[in-house]
Amino acid sequence: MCERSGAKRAVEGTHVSRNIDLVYGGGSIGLMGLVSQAVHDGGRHVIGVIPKTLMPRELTGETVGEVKAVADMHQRKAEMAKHSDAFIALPGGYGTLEEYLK
Ligand SMILES: C/C(=C\CNc1ncnc2c1ncn2[C@@H]1O[C@H](COP(=O)(O)O)[C@@H](O)[C@H]1O)CO
Repeated sequence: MCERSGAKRAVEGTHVSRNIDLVYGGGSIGLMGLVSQAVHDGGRHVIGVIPKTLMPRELTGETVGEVKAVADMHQRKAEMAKHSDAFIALPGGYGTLEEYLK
């Protein structure tokens, strides 16, 4: 199973089957886009929190759910924490690691 279909199955098995909503980084590309689409398609509420500077790079086409544009990464993390009960990190690079450790 590839990383993308594995991540999609994982969120379907957690968020959708257990009625858990999603708060995420707001992008529509890569794993962020795949996961948010899968949770949204499964009928759960999706909130994406994205800094305005990242919007041109990480948002393409139609967005899913509620999009909250924030000023910077500090505000993104604070806003995500405000709306969340728990965090999971999917495979990524240094950006993912930095955000997870915060
Ligand atoms: C804002 C600009 C450059 C700075 N780029 C980023 N700054 C902070 N966070 C970023 C940037 N690009 C992507 N991200 C976030 O990191 C996560 C993914 O990183 P990974 O290394 O691929 O794991 C994800 O949350 C991104 O939103 C110039 O415009």
